[in-house]
Amino acid sequence: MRVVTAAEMRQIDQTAIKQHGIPGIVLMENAGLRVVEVIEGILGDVRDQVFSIIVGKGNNGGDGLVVARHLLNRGAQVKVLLMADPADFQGDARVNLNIWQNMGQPVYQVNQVNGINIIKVALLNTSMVIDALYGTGFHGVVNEKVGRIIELINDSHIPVVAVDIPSGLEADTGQVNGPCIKADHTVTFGLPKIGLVVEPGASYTGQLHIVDISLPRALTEAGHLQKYLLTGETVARWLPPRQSTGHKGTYGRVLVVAGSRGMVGAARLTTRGTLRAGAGLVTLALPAGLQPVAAASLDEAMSLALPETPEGTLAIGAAGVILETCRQVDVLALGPGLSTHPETAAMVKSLLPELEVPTVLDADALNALVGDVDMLGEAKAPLIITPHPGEMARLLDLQVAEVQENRIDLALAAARKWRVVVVLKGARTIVASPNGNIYINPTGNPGMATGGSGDALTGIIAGLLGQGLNPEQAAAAGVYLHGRAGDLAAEQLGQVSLLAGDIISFLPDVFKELENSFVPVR
Ligand SMILES: NC(=O)C1=CN([C@@H]2O[C@H](COP(=O)(O)OP(=O)(O)OC[C@H]3O[C@@H](n4cnc5c(N)ncnc54)[C@H](O)[C@@H]3O)[C@@H](O)[C@H]2O)[C@@H](O)CC1
Ligand SMILES: [K+]
Repeated sequence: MRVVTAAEMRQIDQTAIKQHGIPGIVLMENAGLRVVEVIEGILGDVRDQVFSIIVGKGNNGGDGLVVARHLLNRGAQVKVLLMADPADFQGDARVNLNIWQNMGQPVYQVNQVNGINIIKVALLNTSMVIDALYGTGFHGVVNEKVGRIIELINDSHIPVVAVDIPSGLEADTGQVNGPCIKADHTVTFGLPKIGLVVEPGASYTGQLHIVDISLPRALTEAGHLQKYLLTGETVARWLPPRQSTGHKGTYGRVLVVAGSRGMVGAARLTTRGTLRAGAGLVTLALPAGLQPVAAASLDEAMSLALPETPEGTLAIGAAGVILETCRQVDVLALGPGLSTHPETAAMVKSLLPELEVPTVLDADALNALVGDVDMLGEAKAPLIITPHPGEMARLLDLQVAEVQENRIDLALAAARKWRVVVVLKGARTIVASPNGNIYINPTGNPGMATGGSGDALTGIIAGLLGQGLNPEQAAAAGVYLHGRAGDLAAEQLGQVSLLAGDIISFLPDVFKELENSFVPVR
């Protein structure tokens, strides 16, 4: 599903109004009605429930006034708390304030001296707060008074439904620069805004409801370079159906180059991830001394012993064998657990310009490039890189905090600069493609922050590449499936005890889930 910036949403609204002739007041009416429907879905009958609606002077406040009217008509008690002078309301918001007042309903002005007390009293008897203070027009930080009101609401623990976006949240970045409404539900109009689906914004959004306000479909689907929220439906469409005539070669031959003394588990997890993602034939190549122990626990994969250093890591001579083997495979996964041994890093750097098969570069393969990272842009092979924020910071010579504050922009800049697909891991993993497409992944949970989780992901992406997904799709589908498997594993096992191997074990359930809910079209 496409996600948008505030400016893109405004453009869509304006085109609907000006070119399609849908009056803005109709969009606002639809928006308010949809919020009421979501409220009824949460509470059931709203009769005799008490609502406090915090209303700002912009169109978001206008939506709130529509909500107020329909709740009142359905028998609820509604308190409208205005954060502006009635005289400041304009346009469609003005129309809806007039209607409310023409109905003989009072408004309470909380922008005045005793505003805090008015809110305190209102909250003493409120079943639900509706946040219609700021929408996509908000930028920066709320003022001190609004900040106190937001904190009062958050501290009250009364359920909050945010209209379009929680007030205090930046729609484009998901950044929260001061007090921000912590919503239990957010009802957003037309398309999800980026800030609702990336962290920290996603944590303030609560359950996200994306509702139709009658924007023409041609507008919400338009454009070619897009940002998308990954959904199971999209991923299911990309997955190739198993053919009755298929054989091992149909589903891809994958070479996994991973592991070193002390990190043989990384190699095994990557290999098992590749197999469980559906690859036809998988070979694990690793330092010769580790081959017996790796092979002993991997019945379904082949193994290949590579030249090793005295420390049990890949030696420079491994490059030739890897390149030779690459002639017989469709995909390479390179990096998990290789170690930062200088000779191994040199081996990775000698290999990279020679590669021709689509390759997933992870972990120590990326660490090997630090200081020489523009090599990525000169590679012949289609590449997917899967850095976590620390690795991304090292690649770009930035602080981790800088990476985390600019996840989408940096992932896209790196993808374009090096012409690689970038998978920037962490909560709400970002996949950026050199053609400008961005995918935000909603699956996954903190239980997956455990050793080996990234190795499993590398394996899964390689397995999907083997089955013919293009690098952009393989990366995006891989992060979705990996996160969803982690979510199913956490439901059964809890987040605390979750192991990387569990993620792989739950992959079959995810594939079944996708098969059962969607009919792949391909
Ligand atoms: N026709 C449309 O464009 C539609 C808009 N809709 C609603 O309209 C919203 C956007 O409306 P607007 O563009 O009027 O803006 P908002 O209603 O989001 O609010 C912006 C208001 O907050 C003020 N503001 C911005 N940053 C501030 C800060 N840091 N501190 C204090 N005040 C600040 C602005 O000056 C402006 O008055 C959407 O989120 C949505 O809820 C919907 O009604 C659907 C149709
Ligand atoms: K809001």
